Amino acid sequence: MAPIPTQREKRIVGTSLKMYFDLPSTLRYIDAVSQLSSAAEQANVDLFVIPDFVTLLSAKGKLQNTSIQLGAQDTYSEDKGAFTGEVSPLTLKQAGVNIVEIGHAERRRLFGETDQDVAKKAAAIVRNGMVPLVCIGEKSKSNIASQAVGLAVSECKPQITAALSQIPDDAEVILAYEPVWAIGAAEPAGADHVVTVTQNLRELVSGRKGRTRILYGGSAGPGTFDKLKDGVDGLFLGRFAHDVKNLETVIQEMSDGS
Ligand SMILES: O=C[C@H](O)COP(=O)(O)O
Repeated sequence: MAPIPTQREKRIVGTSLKMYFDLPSTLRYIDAVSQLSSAAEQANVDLFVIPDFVTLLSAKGKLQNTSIQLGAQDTYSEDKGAFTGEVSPLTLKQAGVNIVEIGHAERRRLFGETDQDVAKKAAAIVRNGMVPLVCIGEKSKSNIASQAVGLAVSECKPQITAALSQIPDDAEVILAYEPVWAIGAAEPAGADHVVTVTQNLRELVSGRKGRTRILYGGSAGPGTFDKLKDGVDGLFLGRFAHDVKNLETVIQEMSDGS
């Protein structure tokens, strides 16, 4: 008997500006992204954008009448208190943020963010009614092709388990699989690798009640999604979305019809 096809999730694409742009450039960029709202709706693709903290309120204003979701690049795990320099998840929610990115490879490497920190932040994000976008990925590329998938999955597994351990089973989560070695590179990780790893990760979370979408990130851009669509629900873009035309192209490539 032919297998019953499972209904796939609505696709989702977004970009983090990291710290690439200054204030005026960020505002111009958000203006340009706001023009992609109807393209995303027509393609039946969720679209999100993650600027720096300073720009969140202005960005919210610019995205007000669109279906584009606003993200933040990090949060603290407590809502209030003596935590100089941190940003509260409660404040992010009040500022209109829908999605909060945590555990990005740069935060883990440069700022010492641990799986335990990510877990506490995930709980804080869900507690405040937002969706955690949890970045996961293996640090190095295995030279032995036959072992690469197994090593990637075993490195990602505790990252996922830690984040999910602190949130209700029915909470929505987005997992961004970003092999660390593919971030900031000339091209994305190989399609076979990404598809096999993400299919394994999906099995790991298949028992969850909450919506769990899996994205790929790491030098992704136009042309990437088609190669990965058997494994992922969308893309998390970095540099190759700095030209908004590329983001528009990716949205079209992810369209339901394509
Ligand atoms: O947050 C996005 C990812 O780290 C990917 O960045 P990238 O596409 O510039 O490599």
